[in-house]
This record gives sequence, C-alpha cells and structure tokens, in this order.
Amino acid sequence: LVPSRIPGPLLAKFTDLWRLLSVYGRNTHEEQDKLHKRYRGRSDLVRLGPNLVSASGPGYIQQIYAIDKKLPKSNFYATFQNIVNGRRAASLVAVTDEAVHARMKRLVANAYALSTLVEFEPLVDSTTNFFLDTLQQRFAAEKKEIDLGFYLQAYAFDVMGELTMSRRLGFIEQGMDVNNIMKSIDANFEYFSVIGQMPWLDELLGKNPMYVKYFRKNVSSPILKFAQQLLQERLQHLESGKESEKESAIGKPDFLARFLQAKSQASGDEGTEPMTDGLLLSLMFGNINAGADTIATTLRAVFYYLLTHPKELATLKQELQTAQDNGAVTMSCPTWHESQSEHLVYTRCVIKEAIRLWPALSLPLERVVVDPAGLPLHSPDGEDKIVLKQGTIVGINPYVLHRDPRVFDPNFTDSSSPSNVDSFDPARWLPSNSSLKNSRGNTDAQLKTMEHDLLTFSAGKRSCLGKNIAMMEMCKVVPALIMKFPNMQLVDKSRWKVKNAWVLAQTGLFVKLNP
Ligand code: HEM
Repeated sequence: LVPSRIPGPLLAKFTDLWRLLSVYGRNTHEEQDKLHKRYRGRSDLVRLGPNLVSASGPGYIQQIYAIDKKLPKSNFYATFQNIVNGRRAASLVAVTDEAVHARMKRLVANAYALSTLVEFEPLVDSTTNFFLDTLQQRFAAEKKEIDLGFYLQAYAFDVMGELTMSRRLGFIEQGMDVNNIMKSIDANFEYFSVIGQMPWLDELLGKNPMYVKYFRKNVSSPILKFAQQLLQERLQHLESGKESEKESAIGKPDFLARFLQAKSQASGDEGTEPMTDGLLLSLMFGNINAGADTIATTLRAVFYYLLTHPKELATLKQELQTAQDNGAVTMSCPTWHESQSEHLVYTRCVIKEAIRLWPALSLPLERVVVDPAGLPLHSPDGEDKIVLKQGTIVGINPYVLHRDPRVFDPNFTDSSSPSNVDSFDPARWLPSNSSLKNSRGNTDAQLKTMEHDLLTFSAGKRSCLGKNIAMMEMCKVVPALIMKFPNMQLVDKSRWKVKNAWVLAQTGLFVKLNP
C-alpha cells in the first residue's frame, strides 16, 4: 500500500519481518532515527513495512493525530489487550474500537481531570516522603551504593498503587519486585512490542481461542490478581448494606473510588460503556500498566542526564537552594503549586528536556487510514503532497520527532551552525523573562510551538489521560530528591543499559547518595 517513492529499508518493502526483527533487537528507536536522518531533505516519510509509514517533521502531528482526522489505533494495540475470564478486556490505552473507546472515556475522564490533582496530591506526597526516608535510612546513612533505577521504579509503582487503590504495592518497603509484578509487566512489554509488529501472530499464539479456552489462566498477571483482590474487598464493602462501609468504599480519594462512583452514576446511560467488573479491573490494571513504567523510565532519564551533566545539575541545585532560602518551596517535597511557580523554572526545563530526549514510549504511535479517499500528507513547506491509501498504517515515533532540528532547534538553519538537538540542554526551554539565558535563543513563540510538538504524551483524542498526574509526580520527586541528596553521584556510567520494548527502559543507574 505504501507509495513507492517513500524510501526505506529494502526488506521492509516486502515484509513486516524487518520491523519485527528491528524491535526484537531492542534498539529500534535509534535505527528509526538514523533512517529519518538519512532520508531527511528527500523525504519526511520512511517506509518501515509494506503497510507502515513513519513520519517526522514540522506539522505532521496535526496531520495525523488531530481529532478531525479520525484515525483509529492499529492492531499493534490489540495485542496488548488482556484476557480476563476467557474474554478480551481492553484497557483505555489498548482499545482499538473508537466507539467503545469514546464510551469508556466518557465514563471515566473526570477521574483524570486537572481538578482532581488537588485530591491526588496528598497520596503522592505520602509515598514521596516514605521514599525519601527509606533512601536516607537504607542507603545514605549506611553510605551504601543504591540501584537508583530500581528504586525509582519501585517509587513509580507504589505511587500508582496508592493513587489507584489506596494501597502501596510494597516495592519501596521491601526493596524488591513484590510477587514479580515488575517482571511480569516487563515480560508483557517485551512480548507485545515484538508481536505487535505482526499482530496476526498473536491471534495464533497468546489470543488463540483454543489456548485461551483450555490453557490460559482466568486472570493472567500478578498485578491483575492483586487488583482483583482489592476490587473484591471494595465491592464487598459497597454491597454490605452498612452506610459507613459504603461511604469508605467510594469516599476514598483514589481512582477505584472514582470508577465506582462513575459506575453508580452511569448505570443505564446509553452514551457510556457498561461498567462491568472486567472493565473496572482493566481500568485499574491500565493505570498501573500505563503510569508506572512510563514514569520510572522518565525519572531514570532525568537523573541519568543530570548526573552526567554537571553544569546543568549545578544550575538546578542553585535554583533549588535559592528557592529554599526564600521559603518558596515546602520541605521535603514541593507542592504542585510551588513546582509551577517562577521559582522552579529551570526545574521544569530539566523535566521537559528529559521527556523530549527520552519519551517513555518510543515506537511509532500507529494509526490506520480509514477514509476511502486516503490521508493526504503535506511537506512542511506545502510544496509536496503524498496521499496514503485507505488501510495504510501511519505513525510518528516521538523519539525520532524529538530529534528533528527543524522542530526542536528552530533557530538552526544549516550545517554551518550545527544543531545541538541530540544533546541534553534544558536551557533551550527557558522563557524570555527568565534571569537565565536561553541557550539557543528561542523566542517565547518558538517555545510554544516546541511545547505543542512534544509527543511524549501522544496527541489528539488518544493522548495520555494521566499527563497531569505524571507531571505532578515528577515535578515533586525530582526537586525533592535533589534537595535531600544534593551531592549524589553516579557510580559507574558504563553500567547504564537501554532496551526498547515500546517502553524505553534502562538498567544500571547506580548512585552514591551521600558520597
Ligand atoms: C511519564 C509518564 C507517562 C507517559 C510518557 C505516558 C505516555 C502515554 C502515551 C504516549 C499514551 C498514548 C499512547 C498512544 O497514543 O499510542 C498514553 C495513554 C494513556 N495514559 Fe499515559 N503516560 C504517562 C503516565 C501516565 C499515568 C501516570 C497514567 C495514569 C494515571 C496514564 C494513563 C494513561 C491512559 C489511561 C492512557 C489512554 C488514553 C486513551 O487512549 O484515551 N499515563 N500515555
């Protein structure tokens, strides 16, 4: 289906095996970045499969993900759907039927609204403080090296447990992967990221009706089991008939209570999906699946970049010290409001730069052209137009787009002034009223465009519902950790390893907190 003038690897012209092997190799983000760099100037579109086009450049987000384009998700996402009691149970991220998605989203969107942040904040604070205390006692006081990468993941999982069902999952406390939950989610991502390149394979393997009927467990993942147990507890309270128990079941400030409220309000409403126990479970699982590893990966990137960029770390420390001296931040964990103030401008630039260079989900966010007239794609100068036929899959890989100098280094003109788009440079995001200097001379208008072109949280109607919560969590824990352990040092850079299983995960972030 892909027009022949779109360049790409030869094998990808004939078979999806090229992209399956590329993802299996776990370095596909770099491979795709190199391909786009190679063809840039000639084509912003690259063929990654007989039926898959990857795009990068100014203006493509709008052309592919805008709501009026109505492009549904591809079957890559269908592979991520869970099986509960023998039936597919899609989470919000993985549902591919747009009508079902709209009904699900209508049911629960309120739970993710910006206004809920105030209520979620104490839950994030309590886990953050527990995290800081544990690190102090277990590692800093003992002058022991810490696998900060693991602990950031433990933190992210515990926060999601707390936000979703008012229960930390116990990772920080036990300092280990409780019930192999992390391992099993990791294995899911490893399998589905690869099989998702040829989704029909999943129909033969994991979703094969015979296998599902006779061999697959009713609930197939430890986190689903855990969520199911807590859901049963909460439902029992709700159905107990006692007013106090009912109130405690839906009066908690967590997602589950909000989902249960939605259930009681929406019964009989035709515009929403029926809130079955299977859907409740999918929503809970979906939260932990969507919001734990993504945050962990982003936090690891933030700390890796800071610990390998002493100048930028020093600027951040200076900002935080001044904010402390002026009483502009609450210790030990800034409030959401403080984190958005003019006192923590550089802190926000650091986080923005990390999510630019390290988008947690780094494969093309695939959508399908369904319009019989096809999807026209215009080059940024408007001079060229290619129409992708109905049935073509098209997507942008945030990792690739975020390294496009035309988008993120807008003052870059040509090779006589080389771009630093591949480098960690938080100062590119500084607004004009900052006392620090914008390193690339970007104007406020350019910053606004850059901000708009960040695809870390996707775009359009399928964009991340948890973005506000994610930003709140990161804008709290990053300054909190730096303020608590200002002298932290990376132990050995060579232990840092990266693996792309859709989540761009890393291992080997070993640190001394108090050298
Ligand atoms: C740094 C952290 C995070 C990143 C980078 C991230 C990224 C994303 C991306 C890229 C998508 C869309 C995927 C696509 O278009 O294919 C998405 C969807 C979603 N995310 Fe996040 N996410 C993060 C944190 C969270 C958190 C904390 C939650 C829950 C509280 C969450 C809940 C969701 C949900 C429910 C969807 C599905 C939205 C829909 O299709 O309507 N995410 N996320």
